Amino acid sequence: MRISQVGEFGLINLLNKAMINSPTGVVAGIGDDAAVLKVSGDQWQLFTTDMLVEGIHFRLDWASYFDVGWKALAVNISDIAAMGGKPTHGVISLGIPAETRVEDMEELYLGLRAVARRFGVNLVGGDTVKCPERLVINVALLGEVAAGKAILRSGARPGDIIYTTGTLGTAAAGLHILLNGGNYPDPIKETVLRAHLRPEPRVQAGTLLSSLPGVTALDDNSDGLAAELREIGRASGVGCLIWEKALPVAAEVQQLAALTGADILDWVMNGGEDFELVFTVQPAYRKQVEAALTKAAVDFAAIGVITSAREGLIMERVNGTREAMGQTGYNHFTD
Ligand SMILES: Nc1ncnc2c1ncn2[C@@H]1O[C@H](COP(=O)(O)OP(=O)(O)O)[C@@H](O)[C@H]1O
Ligand SMILES: Cc1ncc(C[n+]2csc(CCOP(=O)(O)OP(=O)(O)O)c2C)c(N)n1
Ligand SMILES: [Mg+2]
Repeated sequence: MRISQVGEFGLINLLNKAMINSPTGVVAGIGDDAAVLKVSGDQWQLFTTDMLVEGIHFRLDWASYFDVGWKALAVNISDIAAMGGKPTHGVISLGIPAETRVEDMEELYLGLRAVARRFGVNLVGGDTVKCPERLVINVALLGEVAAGKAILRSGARPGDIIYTTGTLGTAAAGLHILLNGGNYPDPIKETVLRAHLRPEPRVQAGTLLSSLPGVTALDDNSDGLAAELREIGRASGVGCLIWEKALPVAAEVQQLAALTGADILDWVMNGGEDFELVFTVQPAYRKQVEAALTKAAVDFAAIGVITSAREGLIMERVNGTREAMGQTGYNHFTD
């Protein structure tokens, strides 16, 4: 069988067998944004890794080495934020084509250090190997969260309200410009390219959510809203109803879509790499959570409601009709 027949997530499911040999230390293993491990009575450790591959996650003709370093650490920090945790220590592994310039690798480390400084992460090791043709960068990152306070993908229940931080589809709009070229007003280019090249992990929002009551599930949006809702749906055994008219889209993204004729909904649902947090809240705590987010100046929007698993993923369109959500986000091997 070829990997393209099972896709990224089918492959992970097939490989996920007999992985845990000392279960007492593992609160949550494969299946969430980061593993949750018991290290002491009052702190849990979070552990995650994500890899960037030249040609798949970035192109060096449109991203600087600084951008690549920035993104490599930022996407990992986002997975820690998506558990409600704070990032602590990272290791960096590089696969480098032999002809790469030393100065370029130094620039990549300026990008890594800039994100590390911003989020108080220590870079404590790594590995360096030769890699034919393409630059590969992998980060493994530890984080911490108070015991019992990690927010998994599995806690959503019917009736919970679905939220996202920030706006959606911005990074995909940036990728659209990079892939297709074209001349657009500077404010549009700046917003969408920054979202694609220099994502900002939502650590402040994640740690705040983990301190609040009634937050039942949390995920970061790396593969597109449809994919993340599918993951929450599968982990929690629920379905989702999303209100199209409530989806937050930046004005610059709306302008770009109008200029290019691109489908905003496709960017939002399937584009990915927004690294916003998608989360669910019990209705009884809705006011309290919204007030806390507003007080902390975290921008958010209520975008739908959790339903039962048999209803699946449904979108209520602006015209009031309801449709099953079609594509389900980014998948290595099938995209
Ligand atoms: N090769 C692998 N072996 C074991 N676990 C994996 C592998 N690839 C991914 N996973 C796990 O599968 C889950 C889904 O992965 P992924 O979609 O990459 O998560 P994320 O979007 O949070 O980075 C995660 O819990 C991850 O740790
Ligand atoms: C050159 C290039 N082409 C396409 C993309 C779009 N893209 C690549 S990977 C990806 C999804 C996120 O990456 P993944 O490795 O699945 O991250 P994870 O979900 O593990 O955090 C997207 C939208 C890109 N960033 N760069
Ligand atoms: Mg991953």
